[in-house]
Amino acid sequence: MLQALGMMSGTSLDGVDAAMIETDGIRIGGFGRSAYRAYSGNESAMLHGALGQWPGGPDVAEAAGLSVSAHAALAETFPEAELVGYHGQTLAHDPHGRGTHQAGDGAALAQRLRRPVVWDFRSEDVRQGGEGAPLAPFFHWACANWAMGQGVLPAAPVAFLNLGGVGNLTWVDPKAETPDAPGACIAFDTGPANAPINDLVRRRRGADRDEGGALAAAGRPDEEVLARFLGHPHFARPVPKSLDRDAFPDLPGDVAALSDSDAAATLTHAAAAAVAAGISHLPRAPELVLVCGGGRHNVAMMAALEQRLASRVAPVEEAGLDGDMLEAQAFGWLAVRVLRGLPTSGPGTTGAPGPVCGGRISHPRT
Ligand SMILES: Nc1ncnc2c1ncn2[C@@H]1O[C@H](COP(=O)(O)OP(=O)(O)OP(=O)(O)O)[C@@H](O)[C@H]1O
Ligand SMILES: CC(=O)N[C@H]1[C@@H]2OC[C@@H](O2)[C@@H](O)[C@@H]1O[C@H](C)C(=O)O
Repeated sequence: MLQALGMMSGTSLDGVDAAMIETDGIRIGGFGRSAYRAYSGNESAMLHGALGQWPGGPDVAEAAGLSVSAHAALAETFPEAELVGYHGQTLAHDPHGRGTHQAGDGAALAQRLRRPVVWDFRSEDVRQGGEGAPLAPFFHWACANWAMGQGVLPAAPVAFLNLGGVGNLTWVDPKAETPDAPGACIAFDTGPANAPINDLVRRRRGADRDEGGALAAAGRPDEEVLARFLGHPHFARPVPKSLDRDAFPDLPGDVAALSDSDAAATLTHAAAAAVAAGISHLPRAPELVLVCGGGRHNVAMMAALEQRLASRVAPVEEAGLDGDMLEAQAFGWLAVRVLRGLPTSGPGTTGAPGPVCGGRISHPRT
């Protein structure tokens, strides 16, 4: 087993999560320390300004430099890490067009940290015809398998729902021998989750987020807007499928005429309705949906999910896991898989034609 540090800064652009995990890239030996470094207002605004840009774009070098220094500062507080998994900052994602773009040079990070860094996790999957996302699903298999071993989850299929800026869901059979076994994992991006809510409260109230979902809880979702939202072609597509952060550009305009609280309620219900629409494509609805990511702190979001899903909904802590650090842990676990040459995605999770061994390994130069 290796002591790996996984680091993730997602589509919410709020900061970097870092978490230690002990693993052989298959089983989880144990979870370790974790830490968070928030982006300052200026840093977050800089990253927002670079969204949608491809390598060579006007703000990309600055965004990449910021990503490397923020991750290096955080990783330096984990001297126990033998290996680092570095996701980088997604600026653009168009897997069947221009590709996928995570800003940040893992080789530069390896040099700064004097430790091996695994990075560029998504390109190879896209090169082989996959969606390049989501990549946490194989780790969800490991988590379900771990929780089953701890006796906190039954040996039955379960779903993991990550509610970050964008949402993604994995249906997983914890009894499968490996995550890439046929039928072990089925995954997809559900739709927008927190990103449009954050953008709304930033625009209208100058706040970072709808704290606890209080604003949404005071409003009523607009069913007409929701019906139009669900008419987006993403919801008719079969799974697996992935999304760019700004794949729903009409949504802000669609809620523009609503009051602050009704707009927040509508966007919150849109996130939940998107999950329900995605689940309808699964061969079998999960009995239990375990929620991780920042969205599970939003009470109105959790209530909307309970209302719209037939499954029981619970925070992932019910299975003994840390919902704020799951994605960071995923990239530590995936880094060890890359090192061992094990697949990181496959037909059920990204739609790639076969198992894909993604990721690049950079060693510090001597
Ligand atoms: N207490 C809270 N109340 C309401 N919303 C919250 C709360 N805590 C976190 N969030 C929401 O969760 C978001 C952060 O979630 P998370 O860290 O899972 O996203 P991410 O990793 O950036 O995104 P992704 O998973 O799409 O890559 C915040 O931007 C906010 O919208
Ligand atoms: C291209 C990209 O960075 N996608 C992110 C984003 O944020 C959530 C969702 O969209 C998911 O597809 C993915 O992140 C997680 C970590 C994943 O790959 O599993």
